[in-house]
Formats: sequence, C-alpha cells, structure tokens
Amino acid sequence: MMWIGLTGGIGCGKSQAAAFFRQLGVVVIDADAVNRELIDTPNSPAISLIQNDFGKAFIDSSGSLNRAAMRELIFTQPNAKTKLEQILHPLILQRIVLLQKEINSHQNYALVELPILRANSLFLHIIQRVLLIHCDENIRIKRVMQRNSFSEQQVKNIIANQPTDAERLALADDVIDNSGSLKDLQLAVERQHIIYQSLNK
Ligand SMILES: CC(C)(COP(=O)(O)OP(=O)(O)OC[C@H]1O[C@@H](n2cnc3c(N)ncnc32)[C@H](O)[C@@H]1O)[C@@H](O)C(=O)NCCC(=O)NCCS
Ligand SMILES: Nc1ncnc2c1ncn2[C@@H]1O[C@H](COP(=O)(O)OP(=O)(O)OP(=O)(O)O)[C@@H](O)[C@H]1O
Repeated sequence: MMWIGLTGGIGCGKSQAAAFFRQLGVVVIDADAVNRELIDTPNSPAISLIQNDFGKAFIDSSGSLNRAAMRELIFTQPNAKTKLEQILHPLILQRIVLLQKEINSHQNYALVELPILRANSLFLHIIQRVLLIHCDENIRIKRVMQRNSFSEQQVKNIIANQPTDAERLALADDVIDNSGSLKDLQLAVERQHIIYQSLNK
C-alpha cells in the first residue's frame, strides 16, 4: 500500500479533494479528525499535558480543550504553537500509524490528510509521496471567511503561521490547482487517481 500525504494551506480545498477521492473508493485518514478526537475527549492524556503546560484557562468546563482560546493564542504566538505541536503531533502520529495498520483497501494507495507538513515533520515518516492542493491566497481567504465566519485578519494570522507556498511546493510530488470550480477539482482528482492507480503495478 502506497501512502500519500494530502496537504495544502488553510482553505485550499483538502477536505473537498479528500471527499472526491473517497467517492472513488480511496481510503483517507484525516489528521484533523484524529486531533479532534484527542482534544475533544475530556481528561484524555493530551488534555492533561496541555493543562500542565498552558494552564486551566485553556480547558473548558467539560474537560476538553477550549479550541477558540487555543486558536487565538497559537496563531498570534508562534512559541505557543510550537509547544502545542510538540504535545499533539507525536500523539496524532501514533494514532495514525495504528489506523494505517487497520486499513483494508482494494486500492493500491490511500491518503493521509495532513494540514501541516514541513521539511522536518514527523509525518513524513508515514507517507511515501505528497499531493499538494494549491489555491490562490485571495480565493482561500474568501472561501474560509464564508466557511467559518472568520474575519479576514483571523485567516491572515493563520496563513502567516503555516508553511509558505514555496515550502509546500518543495515537498510536493504532485500538485492540483483548486483556484477554479468544484467540477474542475473533481476532474483533477479523477486524473490523479488514474495516475496513482498505475503506480507500483
Ligand atoms: C488550534 C486548534 C485547537 C484549533 O481548533 P479549531 O477546531 O478551532 O480549528 P481547526 O482545527 O479546524 O483549525 C483551523 C485552521 O488552522 C489550521 N491549523 C491547525 N493546526 C495548525 C498548526 N499547528 N499550524 C498551522 N495551522 C494549523 C487548520 O489547518 C485549519 O485551517 C487545533 O487546530 C489544534 O489543536 N491544532 C494543533 C494540532 C495540529 O497541528 N493539527 C494539525 C493536524 S496535524
Ligand atoms: N473549487 C472550489 N470552488 C468553490 N468552493 C470551494 C472549492 N473548493 C473548496 N471550496 C470551499 O472552500 C472551503 C474550503 O475548502 P476545504 O474545507 O476543503 O479546505 P481545507 O483545505 O480542508 O481547509 P482547512 O485547512 O481549513 O481544513 C469550503 O467551504 C469548500 O466547500
């Protein structure tokens, strides 16, 4: 089984591309969903570690992470983001490795949706290839403002704390541009699927 990392900046269309791959019968593991499981589970090991390092103010009354407070902190204070990633990324990686072992797919490849992929990323150990979804920054900002009701400044703060286009391109084996319509994206995914099916045969 070939594992492909599906990556790209905020609002580039990773989840949308993942949905089109799933329609074709491709398995997709979503690192964001794995992370949510960790931080939305009251009093989980991740929550204890976060409470130790960040204090009770970031844990809500039900015992899970106060995501809005943590979002505001990490996207304005890079040190806090690094500290949070040092807690969560090894736990996310461990869970993804378990899920990878359990996958039973008739396809020759599967995807791991990974919002954050850098040259020194732990996640590079669990994939053999990288598919980048690229999209013009102004279009991404508009789409996210519509999707999340974030202000333009909030989206720009997140973009400023993510890898740059150049960093992402340097890691990519394949690139799909999602600056066009949803139909364009679906066709691009279908073309990429045919290419991936023909690899390793
Ligand atoms: C900061 C948190 C609590 C915000 O949660 P929330 O549900 O409000 O937002 P969501 O997870 O959808 O993230 C919002 C946007 O920020 C981006 N983002 C999330 N984490 C990071 C990060 N570490 N670096 C840069 N961008 C990030 C996401 O891709 C998304 O575009 C959450 O994203 C988190 O725990 N992040 C740290 C873990 C991580 O690095 N996750 C990425 C998957 S490996
Ligand atoms: N080609 C497109 N045309 C119009 N809207 C699109 C297109 N692609 C994606 N969208 C919309 O843009 C928004 C962002 O897309 P999506 O959620 O897939 O991005 P993402 O890369 O997963 O974002 P994040 O990193 O924040 O999780 C969504 O509301 C999605 O429906």
